[in-house]
Amino acid sequence: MIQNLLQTPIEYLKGVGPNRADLFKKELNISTYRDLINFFPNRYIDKTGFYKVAQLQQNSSEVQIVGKIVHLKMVEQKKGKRLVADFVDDTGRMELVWFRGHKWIRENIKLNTPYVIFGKTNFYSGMFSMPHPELELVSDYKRNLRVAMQPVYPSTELLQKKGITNRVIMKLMQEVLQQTGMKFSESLNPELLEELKLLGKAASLFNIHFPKNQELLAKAQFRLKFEELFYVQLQLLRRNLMHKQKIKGFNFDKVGHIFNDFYSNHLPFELTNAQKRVVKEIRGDMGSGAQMNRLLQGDVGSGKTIVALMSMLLALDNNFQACLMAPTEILSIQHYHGLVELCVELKLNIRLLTGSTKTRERREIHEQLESGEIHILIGTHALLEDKVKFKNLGLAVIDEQHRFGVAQRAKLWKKNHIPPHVLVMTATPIPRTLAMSLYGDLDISVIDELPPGRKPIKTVHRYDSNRLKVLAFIRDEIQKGRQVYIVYPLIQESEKMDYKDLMDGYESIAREFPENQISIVHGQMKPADKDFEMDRFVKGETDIMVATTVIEVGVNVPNASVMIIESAERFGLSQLHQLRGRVGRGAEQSFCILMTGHKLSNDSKTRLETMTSTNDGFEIAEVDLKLRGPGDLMGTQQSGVLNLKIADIVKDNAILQSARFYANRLLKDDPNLENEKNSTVKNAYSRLVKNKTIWNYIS
Ligand SMILES: Nc1ncnc2c1ncn2[C@@H]1O[C@H](COP(=O)(O)OP(=O)(O)OP(=O)(O)O)[C@@H](O)[C@H]1O
Repeated sequence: MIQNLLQTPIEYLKGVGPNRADLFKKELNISTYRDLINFFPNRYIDKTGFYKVAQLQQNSSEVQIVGKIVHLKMVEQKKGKRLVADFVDDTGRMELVWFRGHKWIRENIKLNTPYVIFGKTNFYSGMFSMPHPELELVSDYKRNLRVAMQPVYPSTELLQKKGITNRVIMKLMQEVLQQTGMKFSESLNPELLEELKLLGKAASLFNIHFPKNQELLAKAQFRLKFEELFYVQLQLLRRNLMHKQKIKGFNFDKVGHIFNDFYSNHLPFELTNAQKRVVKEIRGDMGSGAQMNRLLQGDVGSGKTIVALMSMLLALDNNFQACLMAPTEILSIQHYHGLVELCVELKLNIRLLTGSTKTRERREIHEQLESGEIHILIGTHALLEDKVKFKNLGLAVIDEQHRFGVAQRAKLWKKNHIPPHVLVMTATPIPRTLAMSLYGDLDISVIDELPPGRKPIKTVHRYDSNRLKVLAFIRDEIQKGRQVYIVYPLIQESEKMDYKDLMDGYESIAREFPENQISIVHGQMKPADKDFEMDRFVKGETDIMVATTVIEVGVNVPNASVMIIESAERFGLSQLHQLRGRVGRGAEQSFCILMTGHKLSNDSKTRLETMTSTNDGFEIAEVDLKLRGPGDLMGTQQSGVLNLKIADIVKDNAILQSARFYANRLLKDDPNLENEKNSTVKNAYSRLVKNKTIWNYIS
């Protein structure tokens, strides 16, 4: 019954009609009764008490007062006309002021009749006034359905203009709640409600709109946030579970001689405990019989490459091929050289395939891949081309997943009759909470430890006015034999200006350092030229690298020890951290200098302070998330998962953890939701899956 009622178009709700229904649809995406009930206030006004005029204070917020209007007059000033009413109660006098709508007020206001007024007060020339108060005759006030805490709904300018005020929405909400008789089905298991002492569904929905008091409001909010996060988690966890049940993977049950030989004889350093743990997790996955889909998070320089290599060796031990895909040519080449060097003694056939691989070589690679002669293929998107066919691809490692979409990941899968194991590596740490919500379908490994002996990078903030000292510092470092990066922002909207800044910067550096070799790399250069310049810097032929953010990810030049970031206030936190990660990769003390002008916004200041106070990528990611909100973080935009209506991933972290815990517990006990005692959750869950939105599950 109520199901049908909830699907009723709101056009049929008393007080709506086709025109308003259109507006609701366009402005708020509300089409049905259900949508309206799911439209939650974003704040509440506490109307539980009344003020007297004599009690008003200069910083009172919104207040409610009972009194009478004794006089109305128009006041004309240069700025325009305003209508002013003298309003009195038994303790004093104040003014009510209207700058618009004079005619209506004049015609409708009743003098010397008790009114309840509500609004914000101002204090000016010794007198309190209230602009555009809400007015209601005391007689009406008593008759109307009263709400102690008045909901305030998010609105738009157009809605306001068309007279759909907050009061109108409140009325409609009361109407729709009345019509449904508040007979909403419970959507969490009774056991869980009892265990967590959660407010029931119907009571929560009522109190989220019309809270009886603060306590009930808090309970309603908690319950609805919990529920929202619970179902997001349930969906992610279940998807993951089903994936494991359904998608068979190659079983790499052998740890063979290639892996063992490398581990015992050719590891260039001892693995950190974090690296060991992660290798073990990956081994476990690849030997489980299900396809691995794992995200490997590790801060810049934490040593992900060796983990990737060892995973690939496991594939080879089991007679499979492996590939590693990187987002840019420079990075692919770097990975290629790095891996070839690590595997020198292993006699493996490792090849590189990028957009600039010559046709002849390309053809040879294609052939050797199909015949199985190539063990490991490294490259860019070129790996995704249809012509690239493996004999038996067992593991695909993808570096820097932000640059590759899910669709591209899927393309790699299709290169086999059974999808290969997939290991996605990212150096952009994502706060755990967010990762949990975003990548519920991926398992997550974290390398949370840097290799020993690293000296933390010293980071300072310097104003442009101190440039001379900074230049002197650069000179000193170069004299010690180190190399220096100088990075300029490049933001699309002002590409031309940025380009000019970069070129000006290059010229002034060239003037300052006439004896030194300088490389320059930016996005408008041809890839071949870029690689040439980059290569000169990598080989140590140039001392200074002037660049835009193209060098952001992955470039490894251990001898570079100074990173200067120009206009640092224009970079986001994760970008600053990535850039800084380009230094501190060798044994020398490294430095990062953030250059800015004197004018800085509060957010910029926070970013700079964060950078100078910590080197920990996860800590930085948390601050970034707080500053920007999850919607803005790279890669999260497309993710419907974050379309949360009431919960907030950052603020409601604790509720998220708890929701995940209970969702996990439920699935462990009853993975297919077959158990009778979970029928409530099952119902809600199937509606959620069918309708693809979390909030369709009220019924
Ligand atoms: N356990 C270890 N002990 C000593 N050095 C290590 C260890 N693991 C890695 N390294 C070295 O640390 C440096 C960084 O490693 P790697 O390039 O794999 O980092 P990464 O995690 O890929 O970082 P980024 O994302 O910044 O490229 C390399 O020079 C590597 O040889």
